[in-house]
Amino acid sequence: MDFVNRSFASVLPEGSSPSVNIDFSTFHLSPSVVTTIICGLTLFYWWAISRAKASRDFIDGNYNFDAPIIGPKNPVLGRLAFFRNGPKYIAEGYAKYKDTFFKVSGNDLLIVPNKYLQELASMPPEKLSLNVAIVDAFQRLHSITKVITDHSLQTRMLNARLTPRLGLQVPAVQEQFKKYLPVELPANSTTEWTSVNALHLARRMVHRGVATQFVDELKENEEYLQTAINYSEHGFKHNFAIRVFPDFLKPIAAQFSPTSWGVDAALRKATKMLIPLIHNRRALEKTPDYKKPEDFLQYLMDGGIGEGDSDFTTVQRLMVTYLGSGPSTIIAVAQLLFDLCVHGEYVETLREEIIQVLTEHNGFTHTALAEMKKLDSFMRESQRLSPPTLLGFNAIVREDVVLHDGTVLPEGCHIQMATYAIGMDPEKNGPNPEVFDGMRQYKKRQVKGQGNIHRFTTTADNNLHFGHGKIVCPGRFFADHSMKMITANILLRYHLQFPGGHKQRPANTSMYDVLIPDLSTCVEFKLREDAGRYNW
Ligand code: HEM
Repeated sequence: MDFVNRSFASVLPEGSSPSVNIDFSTFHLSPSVVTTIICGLTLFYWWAISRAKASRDFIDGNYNFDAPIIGPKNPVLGRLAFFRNGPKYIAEGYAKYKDTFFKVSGNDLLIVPNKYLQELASMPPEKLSLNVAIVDAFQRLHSITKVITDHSLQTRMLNARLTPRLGLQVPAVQEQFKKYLPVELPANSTTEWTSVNALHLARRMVHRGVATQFVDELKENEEYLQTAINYSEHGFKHNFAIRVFPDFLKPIAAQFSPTSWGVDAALRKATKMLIPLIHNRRALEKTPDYKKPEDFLQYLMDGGIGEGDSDFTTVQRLMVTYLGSGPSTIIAVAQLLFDLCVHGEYVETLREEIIQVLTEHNGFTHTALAEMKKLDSFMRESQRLSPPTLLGFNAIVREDVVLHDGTVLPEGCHIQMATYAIGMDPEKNGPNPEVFDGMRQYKKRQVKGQGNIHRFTTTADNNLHFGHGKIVCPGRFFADHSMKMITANILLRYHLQFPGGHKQRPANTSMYDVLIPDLSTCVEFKLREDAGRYNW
């Protein structure tokens, strides 16, 4: 027991001694205490499991569909192996079975061939649901999953209110970017390089843009920015942390995971900041000449009236949307910065286009962003080669689905498609798919009649990184705006390179099918001599 006392002592100030000395060698538990502890743990376990089952669909349909499993077949070993080597198993499955079905992560995921895309993409959520898959991914984290249902208000408001009005937001977002880019990217010298962590820069800029469009009053509030970052990053990690556990342990693991405490704490903090603000807006609505803010919070407040939403539910809906808008866009911006460093030969071409378009449109506008076709193509190539996930088109089959050739996907199947492998398949994306061709899509858009397809936001059977049809990201136009504005502002004002000018892209790490860019990679920036010339 010596080491117990030593470890107590090690946290005390030097020279002091522990005031309580516990002699563990004489520490005995009576049989009645042991029985009480076992009963307590059993009751707690029963409560945790039944609580979860009462509120979630149980997903086990893949066991009823016969397809080869790539990797270990045992559920726990399969999941662990997929956690460590996801890219390897997906590549192997696609190489062997791209036109049929295969499973990865034991029986967890059924990978469906691309030939069924169109019929699956048009199915209603009552048959094939993205939301049930998302709820499953956040395993029993009710502060997140409570407001995620098919036809969720937040998704409808993204589609119906925020996306059509994205153009209205552009000047306000640009004002923030112009003001804060020099703060987040303090490279003031035209001769010396300044090194900045790429992911940190991406995180700060993405969240500034999101906050401007989500809650006007808090767009410059540092505490709010940090709360939104904490919420989305704990939520993102929670998904990974819980996935590896055997199903029967997930409810307990989820209750005790620091990631779920992090989400709950951030939600409590956001609630404190947002509820008074919502009350204030409602009071102002009663005054004459009040003009409601054009932001996502307002859309959720207005839409929530018909849903009978409480103010707290409105806050939950707002915060849950950060899970979509935060991590994937941050990762995409970091990957873009890396690609600009590796493929520096595109920088001047992209910059020329940006300057030409902004000159024509007198600054940043919705149309100007749509006209940045070379940047659009570069972004899509960056996403094709470094997507956030190697799988997509994530959905749960809610009632038996009979496919055109008679194949039946049983109720409860969890399906995905091998989106990265599809993007890298020469049959789908043309020759040399492994080569980064920043103008690949731009060239395709020059073909008569194809000017409006092959865009970053256009999903197709060879471009599934935002999903497709009804299984699709409603925030992709928002992401398109954010990414173009951040990149354009950086290219207008700074030179960039990897430290020392090397051209080696840092290797991504993977967890399951998720690709994470190297968190520590820095990019060096230097102020351009002509940075002051363009005042948009
Ligand atoms: C580059 C950035 C982004 C990527 C790669 C991305 C990707 C995706 C994907 C793949 C899905 C699910 C569809 C599937 O599994 O195939 C999805 C869903 C979703 N995304 Fe995004 N997304 C991005 C940015 C955003 C932004 C900026 C927002 C919000 C402003 C957003 C909001 C959502 C929401 C709410 C869902 C769930 C849709 C539903 O409930 O029906 N995403 N996203």
